[in-house]
Amino acid sequence: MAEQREKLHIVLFPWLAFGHIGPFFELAKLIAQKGHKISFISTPRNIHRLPKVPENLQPLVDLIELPLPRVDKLPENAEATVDIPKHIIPYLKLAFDGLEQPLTKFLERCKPHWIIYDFAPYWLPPISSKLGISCIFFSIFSASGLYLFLDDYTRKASESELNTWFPEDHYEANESGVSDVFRLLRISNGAQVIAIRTCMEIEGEPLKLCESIYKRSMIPVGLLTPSLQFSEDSNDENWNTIRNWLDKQEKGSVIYIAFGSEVTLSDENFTEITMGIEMSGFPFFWVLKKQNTSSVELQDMVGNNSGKGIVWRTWAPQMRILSHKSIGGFLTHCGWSSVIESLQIGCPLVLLPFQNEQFIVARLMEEKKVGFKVQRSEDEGKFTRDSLANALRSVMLEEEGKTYRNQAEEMSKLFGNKELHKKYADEFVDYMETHRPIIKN
Ligand SMILES: C[C@@H]1O[C@H](OP(=O)(O)OP(=O)(O)OC[C@H]2O[C@@H](n3ccc(=O)[nH]c3=O)[C@H](O)[C@@H]2O)[C@H](O)[C@H](O)[C@H]1O
Repeated sequence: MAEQREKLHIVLFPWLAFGHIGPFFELAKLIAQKGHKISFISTPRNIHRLPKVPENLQPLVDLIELPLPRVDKLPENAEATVDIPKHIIPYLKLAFDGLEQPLTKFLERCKPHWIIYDFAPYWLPPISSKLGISCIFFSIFSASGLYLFLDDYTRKASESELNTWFPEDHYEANESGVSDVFRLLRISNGAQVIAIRTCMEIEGEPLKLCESIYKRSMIPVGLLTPSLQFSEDSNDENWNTIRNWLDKQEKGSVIYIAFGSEVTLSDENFTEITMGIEMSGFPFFWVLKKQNTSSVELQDMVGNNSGKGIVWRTWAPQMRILSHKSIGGFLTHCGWSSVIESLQIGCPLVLLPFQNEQFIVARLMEEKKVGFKVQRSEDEGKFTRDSLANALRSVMLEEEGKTYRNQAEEMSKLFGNKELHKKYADEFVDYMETHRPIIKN
C-alpha cells in the first residue's frame, strides 16, 4: 500500500484585488479537498468578504487576518483595489509591503511546506528560503498576458497598441517604491515553479513561451471553475431584485455590462458607452460602481429607457447574472476571471479592454471567435458611441451574432469542463506532494 505521506501545510497569499482573491480562494478549496491544511492570508475586510468555506473543508482551511498597516493617502477601510480609484493603488501596494513583518512572524511560527504567492510581495522569496519554505508564484493572469507583460518590457515594444497595454506606471517605480515589473521579476525568480490559471487546451503555445522567457517550469492549474466567490454574491435580497427584472426580459435579449473591480471610466469613455448603449437599443444591466454618474447622459439614458435598463451601483453577483437565460451577451473589459466566467456558460463577448493584459485577452478571444472587439482609432486608440453600438449589434442581433453565440457555446464545453480543470488542479497538488521541502525542525 502506498505509504500515507504526511499531509502538507500550504499558505496562500493573494494580492489585494478581487481578480486575484477569487482564484486564490478557489485554488485553496481544491487543495483542501485533497486533505491538506490551508492558511489563507489576507486583510480583515477581505477575509470577511470571502464566501463561507464549505462545511466539510472548515477543519482544514484557516482564514488568517493580517491588519493592513496605515499609509498616508490610503483611505481608512480601503483594503482592495475595488475600494479605491486607480491612482491610489500604489499606496495600497505600499501598505501591502508593510505586511512583511507580521507575515514573517506567522511563517516562523507555523513553518508551512509551501507558500503560494502573487505578483506583488517581491520581499517574500528570501524570507521563505531562509525558513526552508518552498515558493510557488501563482499567476491569475492568462499565460498570454504573463508572457507578453515581460516580453513587452524586454522588447520595449514598438507597436502603438502595445505601448497602451502596459502604461509607463508598470515600468517606472511608482509611489510604492518599486515598479510592477520589478515585483514580477523578483517574484518569478524566487519561485520554484510558476502556476498559471489556464490549461494546455486553451494556451499550449503561450505556456511554452512563458517557460522560455521566465526560465521556470509552468504548471497550468486549470481555470478553477469558480462557484460563488464572494460573500456579497450570496446577498439574496439583491439577487431577488435583479432576478425579478431579468425574468421580465426576453430570452437572450439583455446585454450584461461590467468592467471588473478596477476600471474607472474617463468622462469621455463613460459618455461614449452610455450613448452607444442607447443607440443599440438593447435592454441592458450595467454594473457601475466607481463612477460619478451625476452626468445628464446617464440620467437621460436610464429615464428614456423607461425600465429598459438597470444601472447597478454596488457589488453585483456576476456569476448568477451571467447564468440567467435573458442574458445574450457580455460587454466586458476582458479581465481573465470575467472572460472565464462568461465562457463557462457559453455567453458571447463584446470585447472592450482598458488596461494591462486585457488587450491580450481580447485578442485571444477574437482569435477564438467567441467575441467581437469594439473598434478603436488607430492613432489615439479611442472608441466611439458608433463603434460601441456596432459591436453590440454584431453580437446581440440574431443573424450577425450567430457565429459568436455558436463558438461561445462550443467553447463552454472546454471552459466549463469541470473534470478537465479538476485534473489540472489535482496534478498541481501532486507536484507539491512529490516536491515537498524537507522541513528543518
Ligand atoms: C490585476 C488585474 O485584475 C483585474 O481584475 P478585475 O477585478 O478588474 O477583473 P476580473 O479578472 O474580471 O475579476 C473580477 C471578479 O470579480 C467579480 N465581480 C466583480 C465586480 C462585481 O460587482 N461583482 C463580481 O462578482 C467577477 O465575477 C470576477 O470574478 C483585471 O483582471 C485586470 O486585467 C488585471 O490586470
